[in-house]
Amino acid sequence: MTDMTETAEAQARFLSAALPYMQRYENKTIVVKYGGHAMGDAALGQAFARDIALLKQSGVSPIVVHGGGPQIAAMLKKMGIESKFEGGLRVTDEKTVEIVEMVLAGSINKEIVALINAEGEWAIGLCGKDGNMVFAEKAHKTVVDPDSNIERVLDLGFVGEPVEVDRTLLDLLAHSEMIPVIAPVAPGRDGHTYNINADTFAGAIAGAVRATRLLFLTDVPGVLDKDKKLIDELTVAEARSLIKDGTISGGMIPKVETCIQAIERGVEGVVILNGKTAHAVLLELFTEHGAGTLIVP
Ligand SMILES: Nc1ncnc2c1ncn2[C@@H]1O[C@H](COP(=O)(O)OP(=O)(O)O)[C@@H](O)[C@H]1O
Ligand SMILES: CC(=O)N[C@@H](CCC(=O)OP(=O)(O)O)C(=O)O
Repeated sequence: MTDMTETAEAQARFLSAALPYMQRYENKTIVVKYGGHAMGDAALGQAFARDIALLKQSGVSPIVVHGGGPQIAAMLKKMGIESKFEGGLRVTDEKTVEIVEMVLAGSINKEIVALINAEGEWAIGLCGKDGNMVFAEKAHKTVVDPDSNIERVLDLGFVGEPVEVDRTLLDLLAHSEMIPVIAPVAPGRDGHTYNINADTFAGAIAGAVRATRLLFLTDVPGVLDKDKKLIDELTVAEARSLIKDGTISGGMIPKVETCIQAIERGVEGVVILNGKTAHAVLLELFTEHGAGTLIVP
């Protein structure tokens, strides 16, 4: 696709068509989860930052929650540590959590902040620790062994679930020039630092601020049906039955479950869309047909 902000003429055309949609989201909070896989490409990263800047300039309050799974894996490899996953979550020992925090709340967070700032906006990099925003508890996940059908409790080390979200800092920022960019790392009341799956973290943030939209940028166009065709819209009940009949599988299961949870916490609509398409965020919010799968109550 051509870059719609590339030329002044294309930009003006896009803005005039987008105006009614911009008004719909004025003063509303939109949480965007930016995954590690979507970050690899420099041009896509710049297009993403431009979209976030444009949301803020159109009166929306965007909040970015980012991941960084592949970047953590690369740093662990450099340090001679193997990445291990169970049930889709990184097994995180004491050494690993230090690196996770360094990569997520350090380099990746500041890279995204710098990209948005380069678009003329004021981004501020945070993690769950800042302003006592998020407190986590050790995650207690179980998996069912497909052969024996026996349920097994996983010990994932310092992997956390967000259990308390305080929106005070986010409310302050929503009324300021600042765009929060948040890494999914949070403290526990036990004094430890926890590594939280970025989708889960974004769902918790969106629920706490009662976001109008939560967007998940992933590597597929959205939720696909049995014939691999994009489903434009799904209710929570329809999404549940697609998980049950196996149409939704693998990594898409926890993602859709997070969407359902966010809706149950008061988010109006959650969208799963392709982060590998330039300007996916603008296409979703500011065009008639949107870009991915919208999940609604
Ligand atoms: N029905 C479905 N529609 C779309 N993707 C699906 C579906 N079922 C399983 N998937 C898989 O889910 C993946 C997205 O989940 P995941 O890899 O965890 O995303 P991310 O790394 O962006 O968080 C897709 O790449 C696809 O392989
Ligand atoms: C517990 C857990 O698995 N945490 C993730 C956090 C980053 C993440 O979720 O990044 P993506 O969105 O890019 O996958 C991890 O360590 O990889």
